[in-house]
Amino acid sequence: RWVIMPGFHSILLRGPPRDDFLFGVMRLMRLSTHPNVLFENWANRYGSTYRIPLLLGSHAIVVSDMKAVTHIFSKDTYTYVRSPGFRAVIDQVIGRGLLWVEGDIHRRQRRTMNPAFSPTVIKRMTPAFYDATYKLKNVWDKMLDSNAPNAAVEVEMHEWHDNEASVRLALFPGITVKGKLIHHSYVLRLDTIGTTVFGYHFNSLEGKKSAVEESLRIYNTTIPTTLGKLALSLYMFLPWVGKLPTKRKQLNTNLSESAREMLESIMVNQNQDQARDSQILDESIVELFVKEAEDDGVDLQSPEGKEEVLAKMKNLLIAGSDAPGIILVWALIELARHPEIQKRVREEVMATPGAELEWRILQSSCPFLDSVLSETLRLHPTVGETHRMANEDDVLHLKEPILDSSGQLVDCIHIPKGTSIIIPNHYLNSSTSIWGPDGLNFNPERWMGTYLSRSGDEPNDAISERRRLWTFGDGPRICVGKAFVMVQLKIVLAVLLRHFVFELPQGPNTPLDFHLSLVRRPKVKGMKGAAMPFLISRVD
Ligand code: HEM
Repeated sequence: RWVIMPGFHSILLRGPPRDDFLFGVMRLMRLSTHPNVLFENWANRYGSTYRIPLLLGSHAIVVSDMKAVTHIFSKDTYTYVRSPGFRAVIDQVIGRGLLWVEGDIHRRQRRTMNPAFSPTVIKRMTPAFYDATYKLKNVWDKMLDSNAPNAAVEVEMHEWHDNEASVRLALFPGITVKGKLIHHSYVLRLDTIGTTVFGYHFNSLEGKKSAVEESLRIYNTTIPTTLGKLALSLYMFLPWVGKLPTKRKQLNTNLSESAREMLESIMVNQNQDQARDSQILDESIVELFVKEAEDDGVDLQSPEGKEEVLAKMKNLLIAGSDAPGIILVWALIELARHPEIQKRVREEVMATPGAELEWRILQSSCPFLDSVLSETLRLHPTVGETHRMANEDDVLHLKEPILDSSGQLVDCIHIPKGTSIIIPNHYLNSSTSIWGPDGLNFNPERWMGTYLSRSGDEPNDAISERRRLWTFGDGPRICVGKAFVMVQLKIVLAVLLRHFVFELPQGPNTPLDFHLSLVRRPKVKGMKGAAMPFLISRVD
């Protein structure tokens, strides 16, 4: 039995040395192009559970042992909580909604939200998903028609631009023509989450502008300074850093304020029953939140009462509008990098009867499209690591024993209250020890039935681990929008692939980099900001 003390005393576990006197391995983790590979190297060297040095002599324990990880996630809301630093960031950017609360209050808020994400409600959302995707298709059709119907058009999938910004039309190599650009992936998300979750039409694809959209654009295109990048890492450990008057703090405040203004207008419209689509929810999520506050005796006319409901709405808006777009961009990148896979998914979608996949067909058809989606989520999780703090003393039992720093085998670790824990989701999703030698490759085939039966020994632990995705977290805090986004992404991809071919600007081997804001987003190497252009053309 081994006792691990937090901070300087956590010396019994092995782990990488402090590569930076001040920051430990924090900069290495944050700035690494492939953090999952970094964690893989550490796991190969130190075992599935080890200690890493962080800021100013502090440490965290990285847990990638499957039994221990399952235990931490399952006890999440009680024993392992979000760290005070992470909560400080959430508080500043989004406010005290679901992402911020802990314990019983968290459980209650989840209960309130559940009806808004039930299968019945998601089923009713499908027309709205199609609607937003067809609006995007129409925009692209017009771009193709007005220029050269058979030529490829360059569209920016995730940088935030003005509607009037120009795009290059790839008529012939080297010749560019100016056209109109809409920040396609983002408006798609804003429109669908508005209609489906809040019962409100933003109409961003029709060119209607909102302050929150502008704030998100600035937020996501501002390249953090070196100091800003460090401040972002420091937030997690020193909450007071969030109070320093940095540019990022100003951006956080602007984003938060504009989201508040917009959501206040939703509440006003809601009261007046305007701009409301009551077809989807019997009660809109706003009504569910208002009801919850009233049950709690909160005065909704008071600024604090209003702030409470707004914080819950902001949580959904911000948590639900960025990640799906990034995953969509990653799916299109992988399909453009693998034209033969893109062709196969398109053939599958086109062979499915009907122009649209209705709910029943959506559930059971297009297994290869499902596999492409799972494979994208596996390799490109938007949250690479889960940070937690032990809220009370606990014991972690390991599936595989590890060697401690004195060379002894241990299979059980005592975790004292206050210990920082990191679960490397991205590494768990891609580790070659779990997924096999091709764990880092994009191979949707692994999700098809044939791959599993090929191993000849299912079901067993190794296979169920292989099928497990950590992209949405797990346990009581698992992403509330998981089912919503799986249906949304399947529909968006099915419609877009039926009509358009996607290519990267310099072909399948276009070099990529990442843009660092609160989350990482892919970009074309060498381009300014989070630029991720695609060449689109019509399917023959
Ligand atoms: C592909 C898209 C998405 C990904 C990869 C994603 C991922 C995640 C992850 C990793 C967590 C944290 C789990 C934890 O702390 O253990 C989370 C939480 C959350 N997500 Fe998502 N998410 C996505 C889409 C959405 C959507 C569409 C919505 C809303 C409509 C949403 C709303 C939330 C909320 C409210 C939480 C907090 C849950 C809680 O603390 O109980 N997410 N998500």
